[in-house]
Amino acid sequence: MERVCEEPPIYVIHNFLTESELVHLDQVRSGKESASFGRKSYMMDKGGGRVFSEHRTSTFLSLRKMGDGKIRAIESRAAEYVGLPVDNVEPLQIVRYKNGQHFGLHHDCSEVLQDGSLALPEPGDPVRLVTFFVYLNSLEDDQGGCTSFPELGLRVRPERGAAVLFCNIDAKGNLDPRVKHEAEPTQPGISKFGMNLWISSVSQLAYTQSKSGLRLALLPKPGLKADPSEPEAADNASKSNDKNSNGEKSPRKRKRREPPRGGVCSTSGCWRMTHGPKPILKQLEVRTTICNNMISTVLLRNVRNIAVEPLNNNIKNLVIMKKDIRAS
Ligand SMILES: O=C(O)CCC(=O)C(=O)O
Ligand SMILES: [Fe+2]
Repeated sequence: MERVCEEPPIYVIHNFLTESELVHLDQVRSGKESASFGRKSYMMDKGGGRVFSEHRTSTFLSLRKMGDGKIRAIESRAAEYVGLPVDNVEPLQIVRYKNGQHFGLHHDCSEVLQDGSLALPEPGDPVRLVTFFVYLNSLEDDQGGCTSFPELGLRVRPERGAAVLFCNIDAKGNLDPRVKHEAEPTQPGISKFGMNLWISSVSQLAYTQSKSGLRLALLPKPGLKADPSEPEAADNASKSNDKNSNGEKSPRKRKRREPPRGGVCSTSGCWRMTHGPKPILKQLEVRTTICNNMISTVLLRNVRNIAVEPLNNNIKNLVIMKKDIRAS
């Protein structure tokens, strides 16, 4: 792990991914290279039509959260690096640049205004606290595709398996404009593959933020358990003892849980909030059932409280890591 910027702290973690994870991600992306890799950033015009972004011309592909063992391992490793819960890792996003595509200057959790400052987030909106941008292939100096932080005079060259790590908020919990960055265009004929791993201030298992339902599709598969001590285990135990007086198994009646206030019960068994995260944050406690089995109680008092506490710890952790590295 190399600290490539003192203030704000930015790190490059060489070999963040193992060789077998890289091969796995190569397979995932090459299986999807045709149609489904084609997602582009766009805005809606007044007539409801899509206007594709000139600012971000690359395409991307989102992977289901906890989709398989290797993806889970990557999510957990990143969360452990910064001391945040793995549930807060957003679904991984693979990005592809080809034929000179680029992603202009931006900040990962807010809009950059004309004067270079950042739009203030709505109180209560989820915040992308931490970014790991992982490179899936290496590029030479003359091939373009570096990640550049113009305010910091920093350029990171893609190195297969390495991740660049930075916090999008400062130690006080404010958005940090210094970490605005861009993906420089790749040279003609050169492709670049990368992966965004963002850690949010809110659990991704608790609710979905998207109106399009995309996130819902990216939640873990029903029945997939994060932790064997989750209630499902107890549930299964009681299932096997669920016999009638003749010792035969009685048909199980599925209990239907009530969705939380403001939520609807979707066909996949997840509770989806109909009104986005803001009103939920006004509630002191939101109890959400995920994929029938996983129950998570989320205390959403104030995003700042949630965000800043662990982040301060992270910064301490990062400093500790740095000392360890120096000592070794
Ligand atoms: O491709 C890169 O180097 C950075 C991409 C990026 O910043 C993003 O996708 O948010
Ligand atoms: Fe970014």
